[in-house]
Amino acid sequence: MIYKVLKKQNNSEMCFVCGIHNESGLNTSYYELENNQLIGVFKGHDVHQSYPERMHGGIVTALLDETIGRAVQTLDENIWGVTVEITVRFVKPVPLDQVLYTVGYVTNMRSRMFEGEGYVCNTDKEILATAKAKYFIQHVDKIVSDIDFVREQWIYVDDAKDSEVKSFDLPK
Ligand SMILES: CCCCCCCCCCCCCC(=O)SCCNC(=O)CCNC(=O)[C@H](O)C(C)(C)COP(=O)(O)OP(=O)(O)OC[C@H]1O[C@@H](n2cnc3c(N)ncnc32)[C@H](O)[C@@H]1OP(=O)(O)O
Repeated sequence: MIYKVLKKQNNSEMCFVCGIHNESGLNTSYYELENNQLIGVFKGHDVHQSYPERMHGGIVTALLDETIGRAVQTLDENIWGVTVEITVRFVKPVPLDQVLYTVGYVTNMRSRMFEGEGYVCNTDKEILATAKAKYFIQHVDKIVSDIDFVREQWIYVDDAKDSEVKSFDLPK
């Protein structure tokens, strides 16, 4: 089913998954969909490999962790969380050097915790990995206490490629 993109989410400076200045990172771009799901577009490279030609499972886990954690901001952009639990199922090898998608959504929202699910898929919409995760809600100033993270390191990146990203046909 096809869902419209409503907004692009910000990137951080140095996060491994979304940091625009993290040269070893995945440099993922995130887009909020009209059904409150979040889609990330990324490409892994040799620095992210485990066995040759496949992404390391720990990096797939980091990607899913961030995607599900960010999905809460499709509901309220002022909610931030830290991960307390994540379970990943590696369904098929995640290849390098090709555009892939990661999707996350919230399944349970409480006053101090939220839970969500997510997956990684390829452009043929084959599911490569799935995850369930749980987050403890904290004020962003408590998570990052020495700088004003949102003002200083939470950046809207206006990329020419964004105008091509108007909708997504989700596999599930
Ligand atoms: C990522 C950067 C930039 C990009 C941002 C994008 C957006 C974000 C994307 C995010 C993506 C990336 C994000 C990252 O990578 S975040 C990095 C990885 N995670 C962390 O660093 C969290 C480390 N842990 C802590 O700071 C503390 O343990 C917290 C704050 C969580 C609670 O410690 P605190 O001492 O204050 O509270 P409490 O002990 O009274 O517990 C309170 C409740 O919590 C339950 N509980 C506690 N621990 C666990 C546990 N391990 N499993 C299951 N449950 C747990 C506990 O049972 C209790 O429940 P209840 O008994 O009341 O029912």
